[in-house]
Amino acid sequence: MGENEKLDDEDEILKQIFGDSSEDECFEDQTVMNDSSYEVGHIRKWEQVKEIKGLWLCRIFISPQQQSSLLSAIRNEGWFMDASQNQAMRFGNLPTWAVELSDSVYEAVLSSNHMTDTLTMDRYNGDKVDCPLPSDILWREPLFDQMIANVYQPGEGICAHVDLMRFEDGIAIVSLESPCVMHFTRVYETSYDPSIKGEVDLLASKVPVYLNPGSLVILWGEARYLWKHEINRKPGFQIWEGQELSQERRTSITLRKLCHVE
Ligand SMILES: O=C(O)CCC(=O)C(=O)O
Ligand SMILES: [Fe+2]
Repeated sequence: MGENEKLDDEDEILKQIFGDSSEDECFEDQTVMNDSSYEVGHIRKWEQVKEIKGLWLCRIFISPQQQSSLLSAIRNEGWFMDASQNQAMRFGNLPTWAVELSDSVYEAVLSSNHMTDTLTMDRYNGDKVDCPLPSDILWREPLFDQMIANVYQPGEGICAHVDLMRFEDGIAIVSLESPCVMHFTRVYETSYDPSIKGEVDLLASKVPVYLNPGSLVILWGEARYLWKHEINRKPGFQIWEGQELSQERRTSITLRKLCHVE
């Protein structure tokens, strides 16, 4: 990455903190929020993606200030000095900022309106009901012990996949910088139909989910195991509300828990 590009990024972060009339639309969800909206104990607004069980979104998860300090913390790790580096993984002891992020995920889930119902229901019949994260996952120790930071340049994304089975259920993804559309498709979406000598789509639906900077998405249950997720940032694929999103650099932080090996 060139020095000029870095300076541009710094300008971008400053604009996001202090505002710039031409950039206001990037944070339109957040301009109505005040700082207390992000504080511990504040009830978070969660959206459930209705087509996919276990897919939950907290759009207003971290403030623009927190986003820029997270980006600085990532930059200070020195993982992405070289332009060829676009991914860093940590296992076990996570950096302090990632532990804090994990704590914020915990707080945000706990503070959701849905949790009260879940706790009662969990006690009632042990069933997993609709909530951002079921209590058996939320209360495990630690909640997350593995982290991946991904940096995507414009046009770069991630192919459709289900996260590896070596990770437990309950995956959190925090988005920074450029917004993007993540698409979800069912794992078993095609089957061979001899009458037409080819594969037919059974449930070919692709569910687009808009990930704004500062958002948190949680995948558990069906969303984690029965749906693939992908981000295709090639021209023509990042369409949201009829508009092609402009492609900037995007950074994401994924938090997971490794399966315990006996
Ligand atoms: O970058 C993202 O938002 C998703 C990353 C992801 O799906 C993964 O690392 O498994
Ligand atoms: Fe993934």
